[in-house]
Amino acid sequence: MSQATGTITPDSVGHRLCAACQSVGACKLGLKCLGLDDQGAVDFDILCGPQFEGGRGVAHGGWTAATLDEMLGTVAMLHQTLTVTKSLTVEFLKPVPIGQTLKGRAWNDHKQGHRWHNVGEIVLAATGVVLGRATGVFSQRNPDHFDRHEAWLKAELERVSDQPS
Ligand SMILES: CCCCCCCC/C=C\CCCCCCCC(=O)SCCNC(=O)CCNC(=O)[C@H](O)C(C)(C)COP(=O)(O)OP(=O)(O)OC[C@H]1O[C@@H](n2cnc3c(N)ncnc32)[C@H](O)[C@@H]1OP(=O)(O)O
Repeated sequence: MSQATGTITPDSVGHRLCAACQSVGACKLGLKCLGLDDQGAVDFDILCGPQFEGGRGVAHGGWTAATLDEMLGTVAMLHQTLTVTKSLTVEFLKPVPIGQTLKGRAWNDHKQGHRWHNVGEIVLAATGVVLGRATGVFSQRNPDHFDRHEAWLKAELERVSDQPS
């Protein structure tokens, strides 16, 4: 059930920007996808900007989780497959510094039916120490996933509005 992942043209390494970043032309989280390496893992250059500062000088945990979600979610995409996150488990191993060059790597550990079990890590580029790690299950979807969502949402909201108040 391999399929295209949308209408947006992928960049030279096969990565697509999420809907919210297409108008800017760059990932607002600060990721740059470098593509697949010779082991089938996806590499990233990453920088956490000051807009994501949580504690003094360090990233908000939501940035770390979102960044790992993006990294793990890119794995199937670079294999021409649309997946969405079913679950994500994040380990916040060390504070992530703002404005320091980081590296990311994500890969598929195994597949179980239509579910991709992916893994990824964020490291401090200067030393290679691992700052954050995630495992996640990504469910393969048909291209009509977002159309189905719109139809489901419409029906769901109509169901409530039909009820007498
Ligand atoms: C942002 C998406 C990226 C898309 C790519 C676009 C272009 C490029 C962009 C960017 C590149 C970088 C890469 C992005 C990385 C980020 C990844 C994310 O953060 S994804 C967002 C967070 N995750 C969700 O929103 C999932 C929400 N949950 C679900 O949709 C389901 O729970 C799901 C698919 C995870 C279930 O997985 P199951 O493996 O159990 O699949 P089954 O058994 O087929 O589905 C179970 C039930 O889920 C519902 N469901 C599934 N799809 C649905 C839909 N489209 N609308 C409504 N309900 C749906 C239905 O009730 C369905 O049952 P019935 O198929 O009806 O029998």
